[in-house]
Amino acid sequence: MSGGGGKGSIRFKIPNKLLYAQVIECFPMSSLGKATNIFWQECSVGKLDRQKLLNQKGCVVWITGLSGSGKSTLACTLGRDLHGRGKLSYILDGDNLRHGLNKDLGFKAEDRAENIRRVGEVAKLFADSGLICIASLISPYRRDRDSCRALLPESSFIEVFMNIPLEICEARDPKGLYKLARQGNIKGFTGIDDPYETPLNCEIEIKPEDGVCPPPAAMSSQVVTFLEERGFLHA
Ligand SMILES: Nc1ncnc2c1ncn2[C@@H]1O[C@H](COP(=O)(O)OS(=O)(=O)O)[C@@H](OP(=O)(O)O)[C@H]1O
Ligand SMILES: Nc1ncnc2c1ncn2[C@@H]1O[C@H](COP(=O)(O)OP(=O)(O)O)[C@@H](O)[C@H]1O
Repeated sequence: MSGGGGKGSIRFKIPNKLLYAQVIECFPMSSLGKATNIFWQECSVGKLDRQKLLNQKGCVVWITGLSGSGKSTLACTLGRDLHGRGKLSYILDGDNLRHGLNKDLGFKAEDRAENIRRVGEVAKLFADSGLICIASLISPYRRDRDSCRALLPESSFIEVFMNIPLEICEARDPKGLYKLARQGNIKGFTGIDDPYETPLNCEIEIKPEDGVCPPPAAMSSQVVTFLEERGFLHA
């Protein structure tokens, strides 16, 4: 076998079948295709131990709603309120994750589905670590949200629906994206020319009363009360 090749590449010349077999033996199961022969590794410190240490129960608070509906505002306020109570949480924000983990994804339905799938898997790991994971993403498709719910143990996926009318979200327009979408400069913008499927089985709904949106502290308190009542704030 000899190495060589053009700029930036390595080429291998395999002179006979025997040598080829030796190469395969040295590098069995290439990483091409899906992984096989993988095993689950158990460790002696488990979820219950971690929860005891933290005096809380791991769960996922999944905040869904239109752009501008207040997802990030609720996530941050909730994170701060939990911190104030000595509870450990971590925020997975759609916009932020699209700068790293999900920077290869766009806004086609398949890309949004993959975005939600990845975040759902990460959220599951955070919940298993004992943390209160706060995921705030538009997550417009019911099927994608339900798939994330199915990853979590019974009742530890808490779906929060920001039921804020499009007109309010559009009037807020803090990033100017609705304006661009209305002008046709962003295609496939949720609520304008892309769908948002409202939840059918959410645990918490945040909505305006008499046309007035609850302030951030009230939205957060609604979630904290739920977590308290369901026993997530104690081991
Ligand atoms: N076409 C289109 N549709 C919707 N949103 C768009 C789009 N293009 C960019 N943005 C910005 O991306 C943020 C939403 O990212 P998410 O990862 O939460 O979206 S999704 O759950 O995959 O649908 C969203 O952030 P939020 O405003 O915080 O919701 C927007 O800032
Ligand atoms: N409960 C609320 N009442 C009034 N304004 C709010 C409320 N929640 C969020 N906002 C404002 O609306 C805008 C969009 O909120 P944001 O949390 O960024 O929404 P999202 O993350 O869903 O896009 C921001 O300017 C924010 O300050």
